[in-house]
Amino acid sequence: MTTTTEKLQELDRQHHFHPFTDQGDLNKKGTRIISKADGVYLWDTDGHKMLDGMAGLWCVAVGYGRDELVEAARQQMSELPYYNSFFQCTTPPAIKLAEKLAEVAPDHVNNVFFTGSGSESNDTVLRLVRHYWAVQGQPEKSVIISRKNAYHGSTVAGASLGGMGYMHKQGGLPIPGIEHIDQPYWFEEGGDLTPEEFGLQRAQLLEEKILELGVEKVAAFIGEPLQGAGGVIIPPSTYWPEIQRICDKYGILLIADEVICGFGRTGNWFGSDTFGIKPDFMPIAKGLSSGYLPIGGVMFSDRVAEVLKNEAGEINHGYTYSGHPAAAAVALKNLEIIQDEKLVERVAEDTGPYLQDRWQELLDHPLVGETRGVGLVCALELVKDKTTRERLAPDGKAGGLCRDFCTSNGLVMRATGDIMLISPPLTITRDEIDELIEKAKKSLDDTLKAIEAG
Ligand SMILES: Cc1ncc(COP(=O)(O)O)c(CNc2cccc(C(=O)O)c2)c1O
Repeated sequence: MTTTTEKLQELDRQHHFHPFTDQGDLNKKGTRIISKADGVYLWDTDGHKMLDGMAGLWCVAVGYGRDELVEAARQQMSELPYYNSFFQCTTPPAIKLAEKLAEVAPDHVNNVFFTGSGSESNDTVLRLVRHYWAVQGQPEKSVIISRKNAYHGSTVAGASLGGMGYMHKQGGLPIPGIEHIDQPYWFEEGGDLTPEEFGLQRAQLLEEKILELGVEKVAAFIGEPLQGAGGVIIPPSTYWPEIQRICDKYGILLIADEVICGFGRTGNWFGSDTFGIKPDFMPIAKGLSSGYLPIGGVMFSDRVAEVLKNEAGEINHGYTYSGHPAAAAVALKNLEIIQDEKLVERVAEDTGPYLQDRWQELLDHPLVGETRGVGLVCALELVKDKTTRERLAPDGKAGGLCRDFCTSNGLVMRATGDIMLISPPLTITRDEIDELIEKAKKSLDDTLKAIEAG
C-alpha cells in the first residue's frame, strides 16, 4: 500500500525543483517532507520528530507554533492583504515596522528600504551604494570589495557579492565591479599565526586592495559580522576594528550583512553591536519575521539617507512586495515578541553562554578539531588530526555522514564541508540545549564508528 509520504514524494519528484540540490540524485532518494512544527521541534510525514538545531534556515527566531504571528497575519490579511508602497502610497504595518526597526537598530541607523528576501536586500545595497556615489559626482566610485567564501544571496548581484566559486561558475559570475579578498578563517588558513596576528593580516588585505584599485574606484566593503553559510567563520578579535579603521581612513562605505546575525542571534540586536562595527548599510531578512512570511530590507545610516533624500532625486528601484503589509505585520509582531520576552537579553545572559559552555564539551570528541560560537550560533570542525588540523578524506564526507546521523537521531544540524553548524530558535531552553548536545554527541560517535568501519 502506497503511503502518504510515498505519494507526496512521487509528486515532488515529478514537478518540484529544489534549491541548491542535485535534482537527479534527490529523485533517487526521495525527499523528507516536513509537515508540522512546534516550539523547537519539527515532524515529517512519517512522524519522525527532530529538534530543529537550524531554526529552519537560521531564521525561526521565536520558534514554531506562535499563534500571535498567525493572528497578526490573519488580521492584516482580512483588513488589507496587499497594497504597494509605490505611487506615494504606503500602509500602516510598513510604517510601524520601519519605526520599530529604527528603535532597535544602532543609533545612527534610522532608515529602511523593504525587500522580499536577503538576496533582494543585497541587490538593493549594490544599486543604492553605486547611486550614492554617482549623485555626488563620483560615478566611477562603484567597486564593492567582498570576501571569498562569503554568502550574500543567490540573485545575480547577491551571488556576485558572495565569494562562493561554485556559485560563480553557474551563470558567468561575478558581475563586473566586485572584488573578493581572502577571508578571516583562522582554523583553515591561519597556519602558524596566532588568531590575533591572522585577523590583522586578513583585514589589511582590504587596504591593499583599495590601494591596488585606487580609492577613487572603491565604493564599499561588504561583510557578514560572522560568515554564516560559509561555516560560522568568527573573525579574530583584531579583524573588525581594523576593517572599520580602513573604511573610515579611506571614506568607503561599510555594509554589514545582518541577514543571519540580526535580531538577537549573537546576543545583541545586531552582529554589528557584537563585533563593534559602525555600518552604513545593514541588509536584513530571516529573523526579521522568524520566517513566518518572507520579508527583508536594507537599513542604512542617516549620513546615507541625507544624500539619498536630498541629492538623489527619484530612486528608480523597488519591488512589488516592498513593505508587503501582511509580511510587515508579522515582522512587527515578531520583533515585539523578541522585545517582550527579552530574547536578546536571554541569549546574551542565559541560553547563549549555556549553549557555548555545553558546545565546548564536544571538543573532547576524537573527531572534533575546534568548537566555536557566539550567542546561539555554533560550529565545530571535523578533523582527522586534532593537533595538525589535518582534514578527513574525501572532503565533506564526514560532514554528510554526521548530518545524516543527526537527522536519524532526531536533530537537525547543518553540514558545510566538514564543518557542523547550529543556529537554533532563540526560544530554546536549557533542557532543549541539553537534548541538542546529547544528540550531537551520539551522532559524532555514530560518525566515528562509520568512518572506522570504512
Ligand atoms: C548573510 C546572508 N545574506 C543574504 C542571504 C540571502 O537571503 P535569501 O536566501 O533570503 O535570499 C543569506 C541567506 N542564507 C542562506 C540561505 C539559504 C541557505 C543557507 C545555508 O546555510 O544553507 C543560508 C545570508 O546568510
